[in-house]
Amino acid sequence: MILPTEFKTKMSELLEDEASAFFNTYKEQRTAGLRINTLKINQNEWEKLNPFQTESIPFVSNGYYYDVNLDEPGKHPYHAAGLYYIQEPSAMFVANLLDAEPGERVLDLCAAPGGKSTQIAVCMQNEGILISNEIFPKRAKALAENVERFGLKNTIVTNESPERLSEHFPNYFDKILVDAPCSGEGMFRKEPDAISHWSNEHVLECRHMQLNILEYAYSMLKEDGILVYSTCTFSPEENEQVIETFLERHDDIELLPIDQQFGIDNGKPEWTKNNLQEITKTARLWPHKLQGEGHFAARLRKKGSTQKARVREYKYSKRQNLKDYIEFARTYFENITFDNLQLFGNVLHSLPENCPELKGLKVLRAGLHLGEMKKNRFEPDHALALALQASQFKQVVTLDSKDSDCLRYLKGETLKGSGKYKGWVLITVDGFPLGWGKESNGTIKNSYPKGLRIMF
Ligand SMILES: C[S@@+](CC[C@H](N)C(=O)[O-])C[C@H]1O[C@@H](n2cnc3c(N)ncnc32)[C@H](O)[C@@H]1O
Repeated sequence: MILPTEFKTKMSELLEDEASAFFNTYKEQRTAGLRINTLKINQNEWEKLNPFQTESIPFVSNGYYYDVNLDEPGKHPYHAAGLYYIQEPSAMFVANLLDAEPGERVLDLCAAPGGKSTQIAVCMQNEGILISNEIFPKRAKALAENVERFGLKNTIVTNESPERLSEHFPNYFDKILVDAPCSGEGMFRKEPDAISHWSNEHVLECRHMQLNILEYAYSMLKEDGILVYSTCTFSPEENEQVIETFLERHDDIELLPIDQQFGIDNGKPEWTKNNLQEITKTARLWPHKLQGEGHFAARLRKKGSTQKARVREYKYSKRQNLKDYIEFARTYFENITFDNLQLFGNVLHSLPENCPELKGLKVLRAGLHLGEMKKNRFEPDHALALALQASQFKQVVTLDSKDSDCLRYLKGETLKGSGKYKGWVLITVDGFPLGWGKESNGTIKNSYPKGLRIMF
């Protein structure tokens, strides 16, 4: 791996006698991890089912290292069923610093592809409101797919700039994560392309952008709200110095300590402009000190009094014809109901409790996308399949993850039915929902979304 000369010189000067240990990590294989979705499977169940060779990640519960030479968890049907998220191990450290709780209002401002949002939503147990935002439309689409795969019901995926979002949600959120776009120095082993984009100028451009994004986040945070800032880069300009400048700009912001165990290091006062001692409260994850690619994180609180948020709640339309959905639910659901139903065009959603007004925002997904009202019938959405448990649907087809039928389903092929069902069937892998099929006369027509089908 050929690293930029300027980067090497800079890191050598910064790290002094640690530099050789740091550079040696570039000769080693990258670390890879997966984090299980405890909304769908608990740790004990996972340990019985786990088909991969994994080891627990010490600094995050529910996170596991896997070996990229042995396993490809991204291609396993359990991935399609949303049982886990593939995420770089040190990135898993950040979202838990928010301590997001059920019922809170949380914003993940730079969210795609969704690693940290899916983690936050799990902490929230699907209750409260998580706005998961991404500025670039293509990336926002990938984010929405991951939110759907994880079976999330309380998440609103938006495709907005931080500026526009801040106009809509002043002083609204209990917690905000800014996992900022950065120069990506911690990505060099995972995505060697990041090396070619690196330059000192780019580091400074990123710093400028990060400070801007933080200002918008500040204006959306309510009094006593928690803000977590993180990057996957090493440069002090984007880490310690961003926090230093942000603290200088806002005397109502305080830095909170982060527990530094398992080889997690602290931010460096000597890397700030004014030798800011309290920057030791921030955390640095280094590839030569723990198994992970590297991250920086800071935890902040807004002490100052802000005006009360004046975001209105969503107004439900009273005149909705839900007859076909009600019939579908009566025919197929078992001990489950969905609340806060709202039609947007023909598409039926179950919005999160106390959903804010969303008018004027680009919304890709508001809560759970239940399905579409067609002429005289309701057609369930893929998201609904992934948000259900097998026991909540009356017609369930169980495929074995090791059986060829499972792969055939994920490729979009027709399956042979048992003959005992008629109409919609919930296809599951080892009991975990994968998607829909429609059975008639012993044949199951495949409804797995075309865009997700396996191509080989
Ligand atoms: C580090 S990534 C986020 C990773 C994500 N939090 C996760 O855990 O999967 C930063 C994100 O910020 C987005 N971004 C880029 N420029 C931005 C801007 N000016 N404002 C807000 N977000 C931006 C990028 O498209 C990218 O998706």
